[in-house]
Amino acid sequence: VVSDCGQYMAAEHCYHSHNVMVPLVLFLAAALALWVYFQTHRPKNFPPGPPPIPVLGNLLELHLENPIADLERLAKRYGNVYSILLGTRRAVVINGVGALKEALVNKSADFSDRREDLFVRRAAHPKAHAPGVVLSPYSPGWKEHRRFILATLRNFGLGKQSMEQRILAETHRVVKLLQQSDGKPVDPQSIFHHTSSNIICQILFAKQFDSEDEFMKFFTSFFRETSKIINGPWGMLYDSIPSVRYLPLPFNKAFHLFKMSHERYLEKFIENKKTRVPGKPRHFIDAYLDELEKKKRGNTESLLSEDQLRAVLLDLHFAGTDTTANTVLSGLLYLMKYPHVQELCQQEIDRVLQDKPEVSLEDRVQMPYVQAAIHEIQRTANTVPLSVFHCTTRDTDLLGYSIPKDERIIPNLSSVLNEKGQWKRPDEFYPDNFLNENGEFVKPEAFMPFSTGPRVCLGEGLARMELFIILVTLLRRFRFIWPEDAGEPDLTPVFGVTQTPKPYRLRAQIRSSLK
Ligand code: HEM
Repeated sequence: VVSDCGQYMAAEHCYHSHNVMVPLVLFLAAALALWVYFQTHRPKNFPPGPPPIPVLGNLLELHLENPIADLERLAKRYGNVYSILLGTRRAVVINGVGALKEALVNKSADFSDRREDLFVRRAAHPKAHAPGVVLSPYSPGWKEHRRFILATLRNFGLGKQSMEQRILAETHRVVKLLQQSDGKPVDPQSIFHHTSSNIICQILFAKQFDSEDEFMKFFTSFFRETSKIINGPWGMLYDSIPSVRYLPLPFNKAFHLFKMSHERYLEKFIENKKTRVPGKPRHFIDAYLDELEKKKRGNTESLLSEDQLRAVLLDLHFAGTDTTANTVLSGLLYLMKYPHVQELCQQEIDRVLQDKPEVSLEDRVQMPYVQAAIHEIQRTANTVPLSVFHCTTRDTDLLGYSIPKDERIIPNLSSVLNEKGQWKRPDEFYPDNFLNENGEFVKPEAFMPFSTGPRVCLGEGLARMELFIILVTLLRRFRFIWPEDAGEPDLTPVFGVTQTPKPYRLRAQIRSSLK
């Protein structure tokens, strides 16, 4: 009886649980299907793109170590405006000069925002009220800072001879180092990071740091390392799958390094305050504090603050170091790989400068070939391949597609710099891409390494001055040679927010005309 009853009870229990389980499973399956639908669904008339899979989206379509070739492949399949799902996060990728100009210039008010939830923003500027300038929303605070920075760069010498003198002084330090190497192979990486860091540091702190200085050593390696993490696989993972953010994964290193960088700036800041004389600005920090006090005194509405100042210092130091240094490094690599281009540059430099002790920016107009070579270096170096991600400020449309507010926008600058139809030879290192039939320098509209529109690189003027003065001064004095024992030069870049060439060594031989 007991056993019958037990069996009966068990059967009844089983029947009841079965009754409960079936709807529960159906409910969970429906909830999962809905979740997957909403995670992977593209809104009506949204740019097309590859079909996503749950959780990963289209991540399997991309080589996270370097997605540029994959992004190009997708543009061939879906057109110049398409969308991808990075994990559960949508992004619109804009390719080609036409689409990019339409978005960033013609519809700039709709396409110039930045998202607050990006990994780089959270790591670099965790304080919401102090977003710096590079990652700041498209807002009155951004406008006020951008205007102030541009004016201050001008006041501290940009566009004037004083800036040229500072760049020349730094370049002479490089000349000395290369002379000391006596034609033996040297690793140029830290030399050029140190140079461009020191140029921007002269504006920010009125200081040039020794290569052994702790501050300098920390920042040059910090920029190199965090740039790789931000656009590398770990940064992408953080931005794509929010649930991984709390795990102890390698992106945490970037948070740690950025925190250390803030502490270093704070030390500099406190040190500086001790010697500051209000109204007598020696550098960017003093000028900012003067402006902040002026606005406070006049009760003018302003978003300047000490926290913002420290965020802006990091932005300018970072943006001003890694970009220019990596472009110069790519340039020397290309000039060693293509020695005939190097020689043509040297012939033009010798002819124009003759006995003039130093080059100056105004010599540019007489050097069309050098200008073309430097622009071609920038085009092929493709230093900031995916720009800084933008975001839409409102519901908008682009070339017939509807794009909602707050949508991530990836301006694929890489696609423009080697776009078929825009260049004579897009796939080669060919300075003639920038020369017309009369040998005059011309700049096609697809030359966009600094991006375009209201968020165009704020340091473009400084960067162009640096590239010209550094490269001309060095090419005038040295012949750069690829070391015999180093195999063939490898031009494949290492992907990051800023791309770098693979580490290499060079030989700098003093040119026979100078011996
Ligand atoms: C070869 C050197 C450089 C390249 C290729 C480069 C490229 C870029 C690019 C592609 C952007 C993103 C623009 C956008 O969001 O549409 C940018 C932004 C920016 N760059 Fe540069 N840059 C270089 C040098 C510099 C230098 C020397 C400075 C320092 C003064 C600087 C400061 C900035 C700042 C502050 C922004 C943010 C602008 C904003 O959001 O309003 N850059 N740069």
